[in-house]
Amino acid sequence: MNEEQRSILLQSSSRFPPPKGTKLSYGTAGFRADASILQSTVFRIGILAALRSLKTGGAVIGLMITASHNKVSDNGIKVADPSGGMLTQDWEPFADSIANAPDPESLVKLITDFAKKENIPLDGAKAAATVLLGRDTRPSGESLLEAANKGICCVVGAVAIDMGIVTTPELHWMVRARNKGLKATELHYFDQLSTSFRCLIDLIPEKSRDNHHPIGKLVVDCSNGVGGEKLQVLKEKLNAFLHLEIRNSGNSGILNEGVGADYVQKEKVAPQGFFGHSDVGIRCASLDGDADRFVYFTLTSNGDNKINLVDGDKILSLFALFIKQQLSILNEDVGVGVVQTAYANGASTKYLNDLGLKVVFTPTGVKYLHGKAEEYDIGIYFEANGHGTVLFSDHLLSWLDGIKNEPCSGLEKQNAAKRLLAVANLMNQAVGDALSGLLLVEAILQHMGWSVDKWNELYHDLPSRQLKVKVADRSAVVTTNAETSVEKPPGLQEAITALTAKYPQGRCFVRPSGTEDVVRVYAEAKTQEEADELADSVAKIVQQFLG
Ligand SMILES: CC(=O)N[C@H]1[C@@H](OP(=O)(O)O)O[C@H](CO)[C@@H](O)[C@@H]1O
Ligand SMILES: [Mg+2]
Repeated sequence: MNEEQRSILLQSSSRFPPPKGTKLSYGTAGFRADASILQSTVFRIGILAALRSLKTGGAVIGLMITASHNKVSDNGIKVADPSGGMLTQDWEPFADSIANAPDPESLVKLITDFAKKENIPLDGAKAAATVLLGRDTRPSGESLLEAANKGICCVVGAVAIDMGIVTTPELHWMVRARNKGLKATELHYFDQLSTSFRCLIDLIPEKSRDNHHPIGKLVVDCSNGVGGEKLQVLKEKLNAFLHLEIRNSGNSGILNEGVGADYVQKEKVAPQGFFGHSDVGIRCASLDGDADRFVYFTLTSNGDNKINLVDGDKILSLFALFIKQQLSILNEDVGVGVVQTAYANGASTKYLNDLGLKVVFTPTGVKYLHGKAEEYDIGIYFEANGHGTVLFSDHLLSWLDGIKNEPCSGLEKQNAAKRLLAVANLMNQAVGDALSGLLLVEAILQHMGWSVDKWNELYHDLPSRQLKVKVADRSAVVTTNAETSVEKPPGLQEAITALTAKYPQGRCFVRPSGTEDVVRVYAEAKTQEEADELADSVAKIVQQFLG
């Protein structure tokens, strides 16, 4: 590092002192904390993003200021790699160490050492780095974005481009598109989504179109977040094809407070603004605060807020079924892989296996699921909480393109190929995206002529229960086999296995959370009472082992 670069880094970072007495860590989905203590972290991750761009030969990197479903006073920062996916895991320890460096001198030393080790050109000579910045609607976003901007500009040759208020998946999409030399503005994003949705609607066979009843309106809870404003754009573009009603759009109401996909999925109740008397039976969906997750639901009866939840597992199952149908028209053996985590309801895994699909499991966190899904020609991944997407290999896309353009294939095959190509265009190839996922659900329901209830009948969830256990040190729990089995402390797994064996269709696992200071317990059984009982008794065992 030359003297000029060194002195810029020292001077600027002295204006962003780290919070005292707080240890921050990159975690499963970037840094998250109360927004008031994040200025220095965000500034430093700005530097990291510029270094990542230099390291990858000037590729565009993304920085998203969001804390997703957390409360409005929190905020956070995530990094998108050149592919549009999450920051490579090799760089997470560096992110942790610079976030916690106590003073400018030690920060600059960490940067110097890392740049040397990674061979990052920090002499400013011909260096060029680009970082796209985005933020959600949190009030703290603007000043944190400015801090990130300052961090980026500390690296000689780096420029920041502010994309303004965007959803997390929009920013990831833009990073991917820019690095592929494709059109990459927000306008292009909306065009791509609405065009591919319309294409799927146009391809609904005439015959089945006649038999179908109109499937009615969709009411979307936007968590009082960024999704509200963005969904409005799609609503205007797709008015003729989709009857959308937007609620909790953020004009009044507080972000994530009693609203949003996380609340609805975890509490299994309707969000605020939905009423047992007028909304019963209507198809509803909820987005989370940064619009990268979604779930569906219907209100069950008058006067209360109980719901039938249609979660990420069922969204995955609907997508898998549709894709499988198109592939059977094409009559070709295509490698389809379905990726779930241990939190997937056992009934969904059974359903997918019965469809003849290969189901694999990874640890919790999109960075693991996405990586696995990329190994297939078509990789479909979803977490039970509604975060996921469908990935297509380049090889498969060009094969489909060939069929689409070849009249000898026959109209039916050409149409099936067109549908799959439209799915690939609609579904965000960088990361899970609530807006594109929602449109695919709607297109498939119209294609099938299905109501949300009919969809929900694909299989019946096994009763399940999730609990959190506070322990002295959650890192004492070490798991293996995609988190389904405990290696340490010794004896814990044997105790869990013995308890689980007492329940018909019982399944239970524990793992340390990557975002909260708890050990999570998940249990499934034949009845709700048994699932509750199993989860309770395993939680007690965890307490005994870990104090
Ligand atoms: C059971 C559960 O919902 N876990 C969530 C949660 O991770 P934990 O490591 O379980 O705290 O936050 C992750 C990041 O948002 C998300 O990917 C994951 O699905
Ligand atoms: Mg989110």
